[in-house]
Amino acid sequence: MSEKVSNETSDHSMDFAVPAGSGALAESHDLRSILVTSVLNLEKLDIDLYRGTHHWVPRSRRLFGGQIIGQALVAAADSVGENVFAHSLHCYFVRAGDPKVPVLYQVERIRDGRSFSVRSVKAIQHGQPILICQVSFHRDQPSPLQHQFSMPSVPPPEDLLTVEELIQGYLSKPDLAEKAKQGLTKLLADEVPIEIKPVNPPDIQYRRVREPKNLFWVRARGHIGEGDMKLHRCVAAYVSDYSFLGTTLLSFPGQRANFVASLDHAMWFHNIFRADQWMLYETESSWAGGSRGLVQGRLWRRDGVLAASCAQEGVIRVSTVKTDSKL
Ligand SMILES: CC(C)(COP(=O)(O)OP(=O)(O)OC[C@H]1O[C@@H](n2cnc3c(N)ncnc32)[C@H](O)[C@@H]1OP(=O)(O)O)[C@@H](O)C(=O)NCCC(=O)NCCSC(=O)CCCC(=O)O
Repeated sequence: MSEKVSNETSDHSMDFAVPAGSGALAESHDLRSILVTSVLNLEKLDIDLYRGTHHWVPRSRRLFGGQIIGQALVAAADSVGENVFAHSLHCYFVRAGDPKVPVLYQVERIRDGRSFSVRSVKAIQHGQPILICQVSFHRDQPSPLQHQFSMPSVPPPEDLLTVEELIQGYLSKPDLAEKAKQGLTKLLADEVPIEIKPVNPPDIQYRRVREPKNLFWVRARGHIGEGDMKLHRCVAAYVSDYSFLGTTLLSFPGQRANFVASLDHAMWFHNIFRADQWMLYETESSWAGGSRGLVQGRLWRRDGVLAASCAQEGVIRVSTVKTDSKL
């Protein structure tokens, strides 16, 4: 596993579906990422059978989809050779994950070809699947055929505020409604193992209708290093589900999301990258209707190389809220 690289659904917690690690996580910034020491560090129970535990659980009290995908990818990647990397995965979330019990991951070796290997992973709780996931791996092959979109031009992460700083700024506003203060304080206490710097922070006081497009810098909290480049894809799988579906809601600031859950998730990995270094996540929702929304995303290395593409459909049930209050 080594290759070097140079380089809940409450109303508007979704537009701020961003981590706000305080306390222990913020202090452990320079230590090894909790994602690799805990969340993605599966216990091997038998051949192709693993057990994963939880770290951060969203307020919906169902397991975070990114955690399940990341763990499924760890399990699948353990069954392929050193220089074989995941190039795509396709998952369905078929049941809500229960945060009270661990998740079992059962890997089926579907085929090992000369260039490609395919694995099927079932995530199981209480004897039933919560996620079904197909992962395809590819041995690195050179090709003269190459192209990619260009990375959007945005300020570098050094020029932007972290979510914690943004929230502190909102909290210091004297006219902030009590309900908003409580919501933001809860967000600050969340221990999400990801750091985020929004390019266009949400205007929480005067929610404006925005295009269903978002841009933010993101990286795993803590150090991962170059030792295991496969692990960076698993971390990216975790990260890619965060604040993704919320893109759909940006155009509907007057709607309270009563029920939001991702139905499926797909990813394509294009180039090697470090998930503990800042990457730009560009997300957009091309469609919403029938209580569902579709989102597409691109993860860019900061040197402009397209690292991964993602797509997800989710169920989104909303109700209209009064917008005359401050939050
Ligand atoms: C998607 C579902 C819920 C589908 O199952 P289902 O039995 O068909 O469920 P359902 O009928 O849709 O009911 C679910 C819920 O929706 C309610 N409902 C149903 N129809 C309506 C309606 N017309 N109006 C208003 N409410 C309705 C039902 O009463 C259910 O509510 P309940 O759960 O009983 O409180 C299920 O397969 C499931 O739970 N899959 C797992 C989804 C998941 O856990 N995904 C990963 C986590 S979500 C995530 O990580 C996104 C992060 C967001 C972010 O940070 O950006």
